[in-house]
Amino acid sequence: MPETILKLQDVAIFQKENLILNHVTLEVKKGEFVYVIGKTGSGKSSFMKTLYGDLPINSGEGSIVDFNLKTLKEKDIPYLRRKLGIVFQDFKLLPDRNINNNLKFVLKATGWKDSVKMDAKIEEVLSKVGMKTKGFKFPHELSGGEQQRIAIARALLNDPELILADEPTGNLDPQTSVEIMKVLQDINENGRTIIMATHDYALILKYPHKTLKCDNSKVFEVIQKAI
Ligand SMILES: Nc1ncnc2c1ncn2[C@@H]1O[C@H](COP(=O)(O)OP(=O)(O)OP(=O)(O)O)[C@@H](O)[C@H]1O
Repeated sequence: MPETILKLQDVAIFQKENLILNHVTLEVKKGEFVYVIGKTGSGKSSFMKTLYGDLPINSGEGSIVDFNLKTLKEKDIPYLRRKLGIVFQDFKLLPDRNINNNLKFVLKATGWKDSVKMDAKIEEVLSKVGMKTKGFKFPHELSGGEQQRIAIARALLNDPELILADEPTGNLDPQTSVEIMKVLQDINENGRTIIMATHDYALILKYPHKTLKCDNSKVFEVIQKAI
C-alpha cells in the first residue's frame, strides 16, 4: 500500500470570516497526480494555500507530509515548505539575479552551505527541466515557459515529497502549457506526488488523472466524462 501524503477529514477553510470550503475529506497517496478544478472563486487557491500552511484549518483534521495542519505553528511552516515544492502561475523568480543565483538563494535559505554540492544540485534540477544551459540567463531573458521550467526546477531543489502547483500553466499559451505539463508528468513518473490546480480542461483531457472539483463550498472527486 502506498503511503498517505495528504489526508483531510471534515476540514473547513475560511478566507477571513467567509467559509470557502466545508466538509473536505480526502486522501492523496504517494505517487498520485491529482488535479483540482473549479470555477473562478470556487476555492482552488484557498485549498492549495491550506496545504502549504498559508491558511489555517478551522475545523476538522489534516495531515500533509507528516505535518499536522491543525496544530501547525508559524515556526513550523518553513519546515513544512521544505518538504513541499510549490509552483505558482506567476513564476515568482527574483528579477535581480540570474537563474543559478535564484536557485542558490533558495538552497542557502534552506540551510545548504557546500558550494560544490549546491552547484551539483542546481545542475541536476536544471537538467530535469531541460534548462541546463540557461543558468547564466536572467529571468527577463527567458520566455514564460522557460521561466516556469525554472520555477519547477526551484521546486525540486530540496527533493520534495509533494509538489503543489497552483495554475502553473495559467500564463502560458496552449503549446507551452503542454510542454510544462510534460515536465510535471515526467516528475510524477519518477515517483513524485503532484497536486495541480488548473482550469485548463484541454490538459486534463490530454493527461487524465484523478480530478477533484471545488464547487458550492465542497470538494469532490469527478470522473473524466462529468468534467
Ligand atoms: N485574501 C483574501 N481575503 C478574503 N477573501 C479572499 C481572499 N482570497 C480569496 N478570497 C475569496 O475566497 C474565495 C475563493 O477564492 P480562491 O482564490 O480560492 O478561488 P479560485 O478557485 O482559486 O479562483 P481563481 O480560479 O480565480 O484563481 C473567493 O470568493 C475570493 O473572493
